[in-house]
Amino acid sequence: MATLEIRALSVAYGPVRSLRDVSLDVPDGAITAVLGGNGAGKTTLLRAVSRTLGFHRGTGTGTVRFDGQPLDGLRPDRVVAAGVVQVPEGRQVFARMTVADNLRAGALGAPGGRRAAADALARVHELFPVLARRAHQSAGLLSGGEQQMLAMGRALMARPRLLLLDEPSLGLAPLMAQRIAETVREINASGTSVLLVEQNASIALRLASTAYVLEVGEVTLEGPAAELAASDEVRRRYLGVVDETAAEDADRAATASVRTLSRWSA
Ligand SMILES: Nc1ncnc2c1ncn2[C@@H]1O[C@H](COP(=O)(O)OP(=O)(O)OP(=O)(O)O)[C@@H](O)[C@H]1O
Repeated sequence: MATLEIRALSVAYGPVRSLRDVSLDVPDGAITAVLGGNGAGKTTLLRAVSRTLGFHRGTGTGTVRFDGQPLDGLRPDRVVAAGVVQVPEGRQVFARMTVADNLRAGALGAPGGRRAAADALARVHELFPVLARRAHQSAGLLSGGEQQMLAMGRALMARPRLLLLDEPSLGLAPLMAQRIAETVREINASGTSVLLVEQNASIALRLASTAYVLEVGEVTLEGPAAELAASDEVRRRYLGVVDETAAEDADRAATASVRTLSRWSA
């Protein structure tokens, strides 16, 4: 069964139409990826799920269901309480607050009492030991990668059943991006479903079981991540792979026509 079901979702910011008729599933326990370039509508998709479009003057039509229950009409805090938590793009940690206070803020409004928050904190520290070591420092002093860890840790404090991740690898050095990817896999392995939007297709396709390609607000390709990773279109446009077979075919065709010509002229 799909944990998250998005059907016929269209979103506009005033006159700007950002999503058109998007349907997408996140199966229970899976990582689903959404690929797309700048402005494709990836962040808008996550805002529609977390019910935060209103903060950006966006309006939407269509349905979003989580575990069969419609999220439409819920306030963003009720969406968090239902188990759906977004990690925003660009980290957006509270820079002047300590790491510990950032994490505490993540537990506000989450189900369960103090005991649950203490368990969540222990889990976050286990996943990201640096957040325990730097608990009393201002979040603004952390490196970009550590801030991404904090943003993810803060989201995990609400003990989500579905994590919405907005470009977690953006602006990070490859090694750090890889570490973040491994942690996403670990979080998923302990039972949290993930909707991951990424420009970094190579990371996203390695993590996800299913992927969608979003272009100018519309889903143009979808399927098993392995199939998308093998598709010429995705390799050329999102993985930066030059299609060598096509180049070889063109070479062969050119050579063949030269051969034919030389036979004619002989
Ligand atoms: N608050 C807003 N007001 C007006 N237009 C917006 C707003 N937010 C996004 N848009 C527009 O909606 C479209 C989709 O933007 P969105 O941020 O969802 O794309 P994205 O795929 O996440 O891109 P990026 O990777 O650059 O963040 C773009 O054309 C963008 O300019």
